[in-house]
Amino acid sequence: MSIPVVDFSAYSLSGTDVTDEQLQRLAAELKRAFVEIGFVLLTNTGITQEEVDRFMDISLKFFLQPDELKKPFSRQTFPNNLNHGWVSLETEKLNPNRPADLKESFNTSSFHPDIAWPSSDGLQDFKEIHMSFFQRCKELSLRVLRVMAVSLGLDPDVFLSAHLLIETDDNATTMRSLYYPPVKRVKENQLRCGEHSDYGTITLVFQGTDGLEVCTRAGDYIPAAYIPGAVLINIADLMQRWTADQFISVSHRVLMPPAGDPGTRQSVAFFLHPDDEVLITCCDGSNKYPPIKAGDYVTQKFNESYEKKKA
Ligand SMILES: O=C(O)CCC(=O)C(=O)O
Ligand SMILES: [Fe+2]
Repeated sequence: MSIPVVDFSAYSLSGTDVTDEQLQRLAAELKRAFVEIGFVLLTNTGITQEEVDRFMDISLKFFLQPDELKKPFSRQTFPNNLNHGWVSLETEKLNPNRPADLKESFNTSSFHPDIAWPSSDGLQDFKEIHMSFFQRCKELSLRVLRVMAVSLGLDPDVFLSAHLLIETDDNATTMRSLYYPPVKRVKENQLRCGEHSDYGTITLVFQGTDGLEVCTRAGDYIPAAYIPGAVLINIADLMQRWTADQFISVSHRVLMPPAGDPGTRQSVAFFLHPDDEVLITCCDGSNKYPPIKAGDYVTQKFNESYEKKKA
């Protein structure tokens, strides 16, 4: 079993109008992938490998600085958006039953004027590159939401209309740049990224190298191959609830290389979330899950993955 590859050129960000027939074909292909495995690899989306490389290059410059220079940009520093900012190594625990993940990250969740952005030597373009890559990911995500609604025979705007406040502090959508450093020492059972499912509607993932593994319905982890220029898209928890389990939000992880391995890894995850106040109710009327406010669900999940460190 492998992750299906779907050619998105008919609805690419750089394309012109999509025909109804093309939309229906894409809808059928995405539906099959999201029902069977919860992940798909999209090619020809309009987001180019050059754009991804430009983003990863400036991110790496930020991560390779000493911690002292990164601290002023830490997550929980900005009162208007507590999720925005830098997360240091071994802080987040995506699988609460393991030691904290051996990774650091930078969350872009807010464009509020009070946010301070890195701007020192070499990082002058950090804000602009982050803002423009965020926009590209947002545009692609919204197209995918439309195709998903069509695939379920719903109003094409049903999911889109719950994502009107992206970029504001009333919507949890976050673009996360990830850096996995060379592995020096490893704690027992520690991973680069522990087993977890994502929390929002869908996630876009751009890998810089192989490494991500995805759990199939049969319970085996299979590699999500790195295909330059392709975008990996997965269903997240709120979309599984919304679709009453038609689309599945599955566990994924990044394993730990052996201690002493000098290899590093970079990736970018764009976590799309509905507006905080949106009530997620099963779209088939089944009531399989009780309605939940999108913002409440994500707050509960953050509390689990950023549990207070013991003194
Ligand atoms: O590094 C990756 O490829 C994926 C990371 C991930 O799954 C996440 O941060 O939710
Ligand atoms: Fe994830």
